[in-house]
Amino acid sequence: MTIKRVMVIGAGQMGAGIAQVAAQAGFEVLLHDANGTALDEGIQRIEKLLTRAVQKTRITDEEKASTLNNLKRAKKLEDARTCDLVIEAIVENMDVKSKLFRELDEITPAHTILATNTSSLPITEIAAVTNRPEQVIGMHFMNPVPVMKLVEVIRGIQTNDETYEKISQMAEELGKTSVEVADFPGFAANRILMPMINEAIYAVYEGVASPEDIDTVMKLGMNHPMGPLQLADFIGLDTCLYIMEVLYDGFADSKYRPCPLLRKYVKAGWHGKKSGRGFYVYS
Ligand SMILES: CC(=O)CC(=O)SCCNC(=O)CCNC(=O)[C@H](O)C(C)(C)COP(=O)(O)OP(=O)(O)OC[C@H]1O[C@@H](n2cnc3c(N)ncnc32)[C@H](O)[C@@H]1OP(=O)(O)O
Ligand SMILES: NC(=O)C1=CN([C@@H]2O[C@H](COP(=O)(O)OP(=O)(O)OC[C@H]3O[C@@H](n4cnc5c(N)ncnc54)[C@H](OP(=O)(O)O)[C@@H]3O)[C@@H](O)[C@H]2O)C=CC1
Repeated sequence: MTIKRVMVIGAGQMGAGIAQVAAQAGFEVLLHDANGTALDEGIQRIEKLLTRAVQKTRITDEEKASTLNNLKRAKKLEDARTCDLVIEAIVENMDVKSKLFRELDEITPAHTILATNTSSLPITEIAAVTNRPEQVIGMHFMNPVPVMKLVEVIRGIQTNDETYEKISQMAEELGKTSVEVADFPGFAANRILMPMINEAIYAVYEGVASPEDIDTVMKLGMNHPMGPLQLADFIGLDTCLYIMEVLYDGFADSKYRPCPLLRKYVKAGWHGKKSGRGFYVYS
């Protein structure tokens, strides 16, 4: 069966972005979040980005209208029963994701593919809580989703070829380039990116330089569009810590130990841009 109707779960920065690009590409999209306010805010963010795209003549008024027409709020998770694909983009926590996948396995029809946007958690383990592990797959978008061209497609040990083909084809239909990645902690993107961010946090912790100066080093010295600390704030420090913990546990190698300063900031509720404070303060 071809994929026509998609539920995206989690209307945070990633889920809203995924819903937007899928609706823009012509898929019927249901956006769900357990938190009604987060759902409203996610839809408002999409409307704002589409309005800006019209102002910049990137899209027409008609394209904006048809995108919004393709996008619906789903108040209940049970609405997933009408979908061919579910893309999960909730908190990076195995217990919470496993519970959701168990529920989705009950709710959705047999043909539905269950994809996760997890940054680092094992796809094989998420798939194992369902009765359809061959139809569970990682579809890892990059932030901000409407801008970044990459999707890592991660096969769990039991993911079948048909599921892989459908998801990599869908990534192309969303205007992305997909890369097949094996199911190892952090996959490829975060295995490489997160230790750099963690090292930048160690550099602050050890007094090597200020956050601003470390970011300047990487922006002007290495031509990165954002410095690592600005990027950590943008990703979310809670998400960065979850990913480092997955790498540390998954490889049992001390080189992945999360910096104590990262732990301290997350404990303080300094989750970066989305919470108003991280390495920088946001008004
Ligand atoms: C953690 C994981 O699991 C994996 C990850 O995602 S890791 C994170 C990967 N992402 C990155 O590394 C991002 C690095 N940063 C960048 O590439 C750039 O700074 C950026 C694209 C975010 C912003 O680019 P910029 O040139 O500094 O700013 P700006 O000119 O305002 O934006 C460029 C375009 O991006 C769009 N944009 C910026 N932020 C956006 C957002 N949060 N959502 C949607 N669109 C956004 C802007 O609207 C603008 O589009 P137009 O050209 O159509 O106007
Ligand atoms: N941030 C990034 O740069 C990237 C993140 N990812 C991954 O994407 C996922 C989401 O990250 P991100 O968008 O940043 O996170 P956010 O915190 O921005 O959004 C997550 C949303 O999911 C909601 N939520 C939490 N639990 C549930 C649930 N059980 N059912 C429905 N909704 C729920 C949250 O509500 P509430 O706030 O009430 O908890 C929140 O609105 C994570 O797995 C992350 O690792 C992947 C690529 C990049």
